[in-house]
Amino acid sequence: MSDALTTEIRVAELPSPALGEWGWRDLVTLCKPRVVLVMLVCALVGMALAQPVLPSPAVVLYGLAGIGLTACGAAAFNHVVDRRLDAMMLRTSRRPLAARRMPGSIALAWATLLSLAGLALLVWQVNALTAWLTLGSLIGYALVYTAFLKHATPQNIVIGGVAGAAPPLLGWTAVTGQVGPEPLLLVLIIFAWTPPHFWALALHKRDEYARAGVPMLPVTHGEAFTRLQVWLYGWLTVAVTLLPFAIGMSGALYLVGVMALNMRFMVWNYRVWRGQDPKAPLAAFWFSIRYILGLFGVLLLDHYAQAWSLWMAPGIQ
Ligand code: HEM
Ligand SMILES: CC(C)=CCC/C(C)=C/CC/C(C)=C/COP(=O)(O)OP(=O)(O)O
Repeated sequence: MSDALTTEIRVAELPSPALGEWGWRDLVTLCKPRVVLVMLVCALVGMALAQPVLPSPAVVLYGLAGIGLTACGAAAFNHVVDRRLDAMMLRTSRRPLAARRMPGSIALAWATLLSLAGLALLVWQVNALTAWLTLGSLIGYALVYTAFLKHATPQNIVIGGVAGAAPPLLGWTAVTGQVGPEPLLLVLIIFAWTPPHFWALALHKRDEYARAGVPMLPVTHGEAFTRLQVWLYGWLTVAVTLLPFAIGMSGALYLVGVMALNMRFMVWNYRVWRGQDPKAPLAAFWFSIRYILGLFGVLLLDHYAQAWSLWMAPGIQ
């Protein structure tokens, strides 16, 4: 019997409620709410950076609701597509579909409803460009990454990372109706950050991915190679995080803040690379989330600090 099958049977043997015994909490779980929340922070910062003055409350409200609902829909589609795979891995086996609490048809209807509501809100209250780009992220994550790339190549999360990296661009276009170099730079930061973020977790969960037959990098290329990639992509992340200062988009406050974050980020990535502390990959994964939140927080602080000093400058009111 294959290892993957053994795992599936072991999970299936866990006591689980009968199909149909799902509740509203399961509908929330399908949305991956914590991931979506961090994405919304990134989208909000994209909105704020798009202009020196505060964005209109209506754009912020409708924009975040539209992007958030669609991202929730994308996450719910991911649960539907991945339900058999999720059942094979301990980390994901308690999810509503994997644990067979909820019928797939309900989750599919929920995913469709959320996505349509989000996209409709963007078309109706924000702008068509933001709706199209958000639809692109939805397809990129729910279909291209989940249904295809995840099973096809260890570069799955690098390519799929483009979809997850989109929120600051979506926030920016919600306010301006245009794509620009600045929001693309913010996308590049999340894009470069995704491999250290995910491969740190994949190192910790290597055996689960191997048993489930998912070609994640530590499974296909080994742990030492993946640890090196975390270190190298860490440096790439550091390099691209300096670009907002280099092109004059952000100021000294950002530079100081991001240097402090980068130092801690690289300490964790170094520990992952050296491979001597078995707890380092999981700790590095959790730090990566604080890092990306901190980075977008510092971008926001710096932006309003700059805007404030402009307003305060004599002769400019
Ligand atoms: C393709 C790109 C990405 C991949 C493959 C990925 C992968 C993962 C995985 C496997 C988890 C663990 C989830 C769990 O245990 O339920 C996770 C957690 C998380 N990710 Fe990512 N991620 C990606 C992009 C992002 C982005 C763009 C953000 C935010 C900007 C993000 C924020 C988070 C957060 C906040 C968590 C913690 C969730 C929790 O506390 O349950 N991720 N990520
Ligand atoms: C419209 C828009 C902005 C869409 C964004 C879509 C979105 C919610 C991306 C989340 C990224 C993520 C958690 C990937 C992990 O997927 P995984 O399936 O490899 O992880 P899992 O094993 O925990 O399910």
